[in-house]
Amino acid sequence: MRSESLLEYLLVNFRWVFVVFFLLPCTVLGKIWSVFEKSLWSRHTGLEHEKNLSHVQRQIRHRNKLAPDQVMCTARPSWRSMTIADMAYKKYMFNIDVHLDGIVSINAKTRTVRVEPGITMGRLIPILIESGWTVPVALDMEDLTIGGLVMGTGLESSSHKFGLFHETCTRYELITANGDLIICSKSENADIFESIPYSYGTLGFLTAVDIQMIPAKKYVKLKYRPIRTLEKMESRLIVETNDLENNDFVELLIYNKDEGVLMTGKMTDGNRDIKYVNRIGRFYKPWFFKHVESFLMTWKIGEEYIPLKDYYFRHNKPLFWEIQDIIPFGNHPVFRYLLGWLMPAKVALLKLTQTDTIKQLYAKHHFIDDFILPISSLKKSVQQFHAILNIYPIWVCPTVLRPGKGLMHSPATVNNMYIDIGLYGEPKVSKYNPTILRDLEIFVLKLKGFKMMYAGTYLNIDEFRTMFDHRLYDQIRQNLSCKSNFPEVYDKVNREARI
Ligand SMILES: Cc1cc2nc3c(=O)[nH]c(=O)nc-3n(C[C@H](O)[C@H](O)[C@H](O)COP(=O)(O)OP(=O)(O)OC[C@H]3O[C@@H](n4cnc5c(N)ncnc54)[C@H](O)[C@@H]3O)c2cc1C
Ligand SMILES: NC(=O)C1=CN([C@@H]2O[C@H](COP(=O)(O)OP(=O)(O)OC[C@H]3O[C@@H](n4cnc5c(N)ncnc54)[C@H](OP(=O)(O)O)[C@@H]3O)[C@@H](O)[C@H]2O)C=CC1
Ligand SMILES: CC(C)=CCC[C@@H](C)[C@H]1CC[C@@]2(C)C3=C(CC[C@]12C)[C@@]1(C)CC[C@H](O)C(C)(C)[C@@H]1CC3
Repeated sequence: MRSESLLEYLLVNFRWVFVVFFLLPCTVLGKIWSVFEKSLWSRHTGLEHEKNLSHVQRQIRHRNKLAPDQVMCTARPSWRSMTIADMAYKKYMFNIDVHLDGIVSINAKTRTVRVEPGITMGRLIPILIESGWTVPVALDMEDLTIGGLVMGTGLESSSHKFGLFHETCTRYELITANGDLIICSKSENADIFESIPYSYGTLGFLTAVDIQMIPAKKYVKLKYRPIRTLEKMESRLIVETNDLENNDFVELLIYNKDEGVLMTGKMTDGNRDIKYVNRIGRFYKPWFFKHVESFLMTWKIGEEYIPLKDYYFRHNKPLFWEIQDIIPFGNHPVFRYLLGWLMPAKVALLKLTQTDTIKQLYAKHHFIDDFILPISSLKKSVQQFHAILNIYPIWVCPTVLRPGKGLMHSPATVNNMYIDIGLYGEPKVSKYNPTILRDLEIFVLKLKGFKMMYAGTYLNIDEFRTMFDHRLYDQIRQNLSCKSNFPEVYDKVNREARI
């Protein structure tokens, strides 16, 4: 056997050896480096932000002279991005380095934090919590960036209250195709402000985002409620998402077509009576989805206090449940106590080191996608996903969609409650074919639903335009002369662009 193919064989069949003994130690070294970076942050000033801004403007003006016909995208490499796909378009578009990742200011008076778009949730949240603040929609994976969440989309278990991530943003700095800086908010360039979310970097480059802040409390008091039957899950979820007074967080994990655990949480500083705090973020603690599943064994309603940061990043260690395919024994107590402190594996490193064979295996035998559907179609949709995919657990996260003119909004003139249904894993059906995704997308379209685009789409351009409202977007593209300078969203998310 050639040494190359032996290596390939080992990397595919014993990927955990490579991950546990090489990739995880590298991740830890990366974390040590980030401690140095933290000290750099304290030196990040508004002045430095101005310098970073001019750096982006210079590159755009240079491109305008050198290659005016080549459309632009960010230079963030595919392997750093939180998606399984490779962005093929990065190869032929003009790459602009927008790697700005500092915190510009934290303003307690206006309750906003101004950040550069490359900062990750994993860096921002601990800094805010230390200063007594947090953001209304804090995403559960450390490596997601603010820029990616505004330009793509983001939601979390507090979205039933606050909506999608971008709805908590109050101001954007955008550098347009000619290199000009424009400020957008509800009162300044309001139409551009509304068009930016979900535009995938096709209107300009973000250089700063203002996000609302809310006071952070110490814990989340989380209630776990096992539920039998999809009907009951749907009706209980509707009740809990409407109870904004008592529920800061709502999330449902479905473990099979008849059983799930509904979680509702409230941010609290607790009181002296708290006897037990479950610090689920500690390295030796079980994976969160396994912990939640344990409530199905006892079939009792449970309640516990979880430190705020541990709650936010609850799905980060097992990457929801994806890491079990890579380190199958990762939740075993022996592994957790001996090597659990090395976790979680850095997604970027996992991506960078996956071989072509692993990539093809994932493409053929694995499904990763999120659909956003009206809350009242939970039962119907889960039944459909069960028949076509049979993947469990299923992540269900409610989010309110508001009326508007941007690419994704409530189809009505009032707020509507939707749910994100996340399906991640190996389909357990006999005739699985990846192109089945197209049928699911059409199913979602008929229900007036949407799809998260990080995973790409099989929809054709007309169907895509039916799913996402392009009226204002088209107009803004014209006003900002985007045509020969930036691709359209569809050019970045169709299956040929994301392979
Ligand atoms: C998509 C995929 C991703 C993998 N990722 C990793 C990894 O990250 N780390 C690692 O150490 N090993 C990974 N493996 C290797 C895997 O766990 C098995 O060790 C390998 O497939 C050899 O199994 P087998 O030939 O005995 O077939 P079996 O394990 O009996 O598999 C039967 C069928 O199921 C498919 N299959 C097996 N495992 C998976 C899976 N995890 N997801 C989807 N389909 C699957 C196989 O392609 C095969 O067609 C992956 C395999 C696949 C297919
Ligand atoms: N809980 C959740 O909601 C989760 C969401 N996600 C998805 O992950 C993605 C975010 O991942 P992340 O790795 O952070 O981001 P990505 O690198 O994937 O970027 C997403 C998009 O945003 C654009 N973009 C990013 N920064 C800028 C900028 N400064 N100016 C202009 N455009 C920019 C990128 O443009 P370009 O193509 O030019 O690089 C790209 O099209 C989102 O699409 C989100 O939907 C994933 C997991 C969880
Ligand atoms: C809306 C929400 C909550 C989405 C969650 C999406 C996650 C489940 C996705 C985001 C990035 C993601 C696609 C990823 C992977 C699994 C699913 C993830 C974690 C993995 C780790 C699977 C194994 C792959 O070999 C590889 C390492 C390339 C990817 C990396 C990205």
